[in-house]
Amino acid sequence: MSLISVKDMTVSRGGMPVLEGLNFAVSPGEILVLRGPNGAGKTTLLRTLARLQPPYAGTVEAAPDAVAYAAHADGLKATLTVSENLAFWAGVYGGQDIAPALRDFNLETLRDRPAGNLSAGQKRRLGLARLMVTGRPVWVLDEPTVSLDVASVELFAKAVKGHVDGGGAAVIATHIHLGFEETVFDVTPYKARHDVIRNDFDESFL
Ligand SMILES: Nc1ncnc2c1ncn2[C@@H]1O[C@H](COP(=O)(O)OP(=O)(O)OP(=O)(O)O)[C@@H](O)[C@H]1O
Repeated sequence: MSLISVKDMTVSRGGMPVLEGLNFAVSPGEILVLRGPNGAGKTTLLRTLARLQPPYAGTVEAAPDAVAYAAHADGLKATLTVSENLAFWAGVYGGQDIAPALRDFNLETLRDRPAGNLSAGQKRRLGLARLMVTGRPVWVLDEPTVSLDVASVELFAKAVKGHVDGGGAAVIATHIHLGFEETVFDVTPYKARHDVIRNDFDESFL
């Protein structure tokens, strides 16, 4: 039984199909890594999986509230401390313990620091720690390692591994190798034909 699956799905940006003919499922314990060049449509696909936008065609199936999404923006409250931010999100998602998230993302010594005063990498660690307090099974992550140093990338990889070993799953767009066992899904061949037609269009006829 998969945690999230897509069938014959087309995803769009600004009303224009970007990727089409998508069929895949992600099961408990699985990490799906999206690859593809800049602009290929990875963010668009992730946003659709997270239900921030509807599919252009086809379906995405997941249990209600299955997905926790972490995008480029970390979504932190600048005036709240690190632990207050985590407690806030824990409250929103149903009261998970924040201690494991503080520990696993090396945030214990920063717990009383306002989030606005953190470095870029520290903010990113906090943004990712937030995933742990959601209690949601499917982590959908867009370039999660941006701003992270080598040690923090390792912390992150360990947290993802712990999450999927506990029966969760993850879909991650990343250009770097994270060092865990993963299923790689290259979106390049799924580029919507619509775009090809547009790119071939001879503008001299305009
Ligand atoms: N608001 C918009 N309206 C129309 N097209 C858009 C809009 N925003 C982005 N696009 C286009 O949609 C396509 C897919 O973008 P997307 O951000 O999903 O790619 P990506 O694979 O995540 O790229 P990257 O690796 O650079 O993050 C790109 O060609 C982009 O230029």
